[in-house]
Amino acid sequence: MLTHPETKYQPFQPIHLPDRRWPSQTITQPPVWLSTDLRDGNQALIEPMDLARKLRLFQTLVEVGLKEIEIGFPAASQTEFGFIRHLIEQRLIPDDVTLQVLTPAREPLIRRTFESLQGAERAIVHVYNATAPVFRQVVFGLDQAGTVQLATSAAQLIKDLAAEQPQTHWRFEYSPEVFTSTELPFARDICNAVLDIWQPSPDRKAVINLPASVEVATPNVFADQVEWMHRQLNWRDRVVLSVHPHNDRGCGIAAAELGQMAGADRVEGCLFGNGERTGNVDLVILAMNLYTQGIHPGLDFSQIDRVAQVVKDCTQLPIHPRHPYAGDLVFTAFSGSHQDAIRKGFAARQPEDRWNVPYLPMDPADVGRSYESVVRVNSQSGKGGIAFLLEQDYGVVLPRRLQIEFSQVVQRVMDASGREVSAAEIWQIFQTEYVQATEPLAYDWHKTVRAEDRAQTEVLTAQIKVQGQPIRLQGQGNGPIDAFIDGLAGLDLDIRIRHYEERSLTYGSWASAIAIVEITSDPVEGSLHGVGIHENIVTASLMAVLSAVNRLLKQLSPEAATRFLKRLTTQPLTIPITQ
Ligand SMILES: CC(=O)SCCNC(=O)CCNC(=O)[C@H](O)C(C)(C)COP(=O)(O)OP(=O)(O)OC[C@H]1O[C@@H](n2cnc3c(N)ncnc32)[C@H](O)[C@@H]1OP(=O)(O)O
Ligand SMILES: CC(C)C(=O)C(=O)O
Ligand SMILES: [Mg+2]
Repeated sequence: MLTHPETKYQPFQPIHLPDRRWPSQTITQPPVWLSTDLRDGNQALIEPMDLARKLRLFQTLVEVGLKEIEIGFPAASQTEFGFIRHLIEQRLIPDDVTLQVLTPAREPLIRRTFESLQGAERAIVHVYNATAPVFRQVVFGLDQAGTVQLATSAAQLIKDLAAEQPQTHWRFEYSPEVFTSTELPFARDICNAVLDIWQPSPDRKAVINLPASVEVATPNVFADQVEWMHRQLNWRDRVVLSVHPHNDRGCGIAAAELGQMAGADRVEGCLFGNGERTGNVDLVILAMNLYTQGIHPGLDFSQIDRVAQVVKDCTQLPIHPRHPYAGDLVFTAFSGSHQDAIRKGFAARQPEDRWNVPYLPMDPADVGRSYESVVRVNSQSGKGGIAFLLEQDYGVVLPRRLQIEFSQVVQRVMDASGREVSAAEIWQIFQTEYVQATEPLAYDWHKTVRAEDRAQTEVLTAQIKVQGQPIRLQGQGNGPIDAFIDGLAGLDLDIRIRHYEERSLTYGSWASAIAIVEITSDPVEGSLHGVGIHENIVTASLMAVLSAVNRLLKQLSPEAATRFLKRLTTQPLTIPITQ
């Protein structure tokens, strides 16, 4: 048994390219996109797609805006062959879309491939053979010359067969498979040999595709390899230089992006990174990465969930909830400090501003997501997240000290259940804790009048219920709340209003007012809030005061609370009713 299994592996040797230019390049435009979902994606599935699933995915790729689509490997099976025939015979290929098909460098398979394409208006025939040393030695038993011979005879056959079907606008693509492990001079020579046969022209460019069939090194090494080919290839102005990264080391995206900086014009990949082993490079991430740099990718993912659903149905593979841009959780913050920053970011945002919301690299609305799941509350959350949900879903803006107080209430509920609480549950907790705090004191009715001879003074008469029993209060002050507090003086709790605010509240079919009071009182430390909701703002305020007092009484011992209530019920009216 090896004690150091890592000694089995050889490090990848760096590329000698001291004057490399790609590190100072910037991507300023989208590449030509090629979807190989229906070929490389399909060949990697436990159960390859049938005709119906292939058709559905093809239509989605067209809707997304892909103009070059590798639809299969026609020589592989009757299903593959039949799908291509179906697209051609049923005229399902839009005028601006070009089909691409893959064939190995084997004569019968190339012939079968051309058979499948009869009647196509446009097509790219993509031929490949492996060029890396281990493949030459172990898989094919060919030396370099033999490997070139395999590629060039296939290239010639393709050219000849294309000439027999001149009604089709043909283009050709060659892939030195496992380019990443191929000696660069050999990769260049075999590509040049194929190009010499094809003789590409400016209006019929050939595609030279550099596959990271297996990703073997860091993405900067791949960029060096691409730049080396970009600078060394013959026919460069008649070649579309393409990259085809796989994701074995998890660097497929980086490889594709650095590959473009290194000179690649085109990228082959699959939606959501489906494909052999760890997948092909993810076209959705690449496109959205451009989008968030202010570059339109030329692909439309404005309804990303719909596209994701089609891909999931067709491939029967899930998409991870943390998948960039598309995962269910990628626009969601659970943690308190993230939620706080997001809430402040939304509040500071003006409609004409560039997107600049903390922790959200893009506007979820741009991929068809709502803001509903941006903040979700669990035991990792803080006041900011709770306040955000109440603001967003119920239009209730809590003052800062109430946010702090209420978050402790919600935290207690979450600690007890250990699970996430929804906005609706938070609203229910808020109502239970504040709006429905109507015991032992409940509002019944009130009326106010101006005091005779004292223009600034209001006299308020109110009926409240104390543990269900109606009693009358009367008080005066410079407003109804002041007068109500005066009327509650019989409680002997020394209640003072520290803060008061009122807002209109429009939620669902309600059109009412919400009043929030913060009171202090000698028997308790700090302050306490109360909330009232009613269509009449004065009534809402008096309810808010009673809510706060009820919450205060709950903090006292039952004996003390009973003692204070008794004082209230035995107080006589202090000011006669004048009206
Ligand atoms: C990196 C990639 O994704 S490449 C694309 C791979 N995709 C697929 O293979 C999916 C479709 N493939 C198939 O359905 C089948 O493999 C077929 C129909 C193409 C061929 O099937 P078979 O004739 O049974 O051959 P098999 O699959 O075993 O292929 C291996 C043979 O092809 C040869 N071969 C493999 N690749 C190539 C190539 N690019 N060019 C020429 N020959 C090749 C191998 O050397 C081997 O030859 P040998 O039998 O003389 O040793
Ligand atoms: C056929 C080629 C392009 C391929 O899929 C690969 O090398 O990964
Ligand atoms: Mg591949």
